[in-house]
Amino acid sequence: MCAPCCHAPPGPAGSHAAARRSTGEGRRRNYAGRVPAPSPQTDARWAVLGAGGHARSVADVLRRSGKAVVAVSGAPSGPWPDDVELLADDAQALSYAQRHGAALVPGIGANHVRLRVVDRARSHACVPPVVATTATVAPDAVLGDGTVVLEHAHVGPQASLGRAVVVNTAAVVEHDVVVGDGVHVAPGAVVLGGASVGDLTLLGSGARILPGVRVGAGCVVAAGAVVIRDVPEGARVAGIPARPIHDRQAEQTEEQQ
Ligand SMILES: CC(=O)SCCNC(=O)CCNC(=O)[C@H](O)C(C)(C)COP(=O)(O)OP(=O)(O)OC[C@H]1O[C@@H](n2cnc3c(N)ncnc32)[C@H](O)[C@@H]1OP(=O)(O)O
Repeated sequence: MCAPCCHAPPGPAGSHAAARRSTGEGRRRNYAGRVPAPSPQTDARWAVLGAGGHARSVADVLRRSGKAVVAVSGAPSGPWPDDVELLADDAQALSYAQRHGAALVPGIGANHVRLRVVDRARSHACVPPVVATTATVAPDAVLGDGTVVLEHAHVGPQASLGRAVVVNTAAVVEHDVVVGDGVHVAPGAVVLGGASVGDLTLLGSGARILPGVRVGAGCVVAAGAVVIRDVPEGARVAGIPARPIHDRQAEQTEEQQ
């Protein structure tokens, strides 16, 4: 058992948001003991899954709260301090965490990869949520395994966030919002009261989701968009108010087939 969290084994993988909506149990199961208390963790050892730009931001969050980053995994996008062990891949990070009793935290930008890696890691080691010291999280908010709340972000009362979510720098997830697994709320994006965001969706930097609006799973909301009505699963929207945009890459692939 590792120092930073947790007593219970990880719960079954699946849609956190769906679990919460259907039973209300996801809230309690994910919350119990999982939000890191600041002091007991300061001596813990942490390995970051990933070694690129997002991993650096996550490592900064850990260091600023007094935690030791002992290892990162994957191809580094630049230099890491000498006392950080560079592990070849995520598999090595998982066995490193087991051997050294380190907690794991995802530092991977791509939503689907981050969620997959977190779900794999949960059966090997602790993957608790991480909250920056400058961020605020309401005591009754729920954060799933591997969710990271970065500097100056805010998560409001009764908000429920799934696994492997990123609430990036200065982003806001307001009260009663439900955020699925593997979602990225990019820097400065705001999800207003009672809205919901489906699994694996990217909310681009500075996007605004108005109160009660439902954004489906697998969506892309462009930077700066203002979403005033529900967005169906898999849609890409941009602008004020947000409207569907073309997915040129997907269209080109279809044309080539
Ligand atoms: C710490 C960090 O850095 S975290 C990083 C988080 N990342 C972000 O916030 C970036 C979010 N990404 C975006 O906003 C991108 O523009 C995307 C993903 C929405 C679209 O990117 P692409 O797939 O490359 O689309 P492309 O650039 O071809 O644009 C498609 C159409 O949408 C429009 N569009 C793209 N982005 C926007 C936007 N932010 N606002 C308004 N319109 C936009 C384009 O003008 C284009 O319109 P057209 O078909 O009329 O010419």
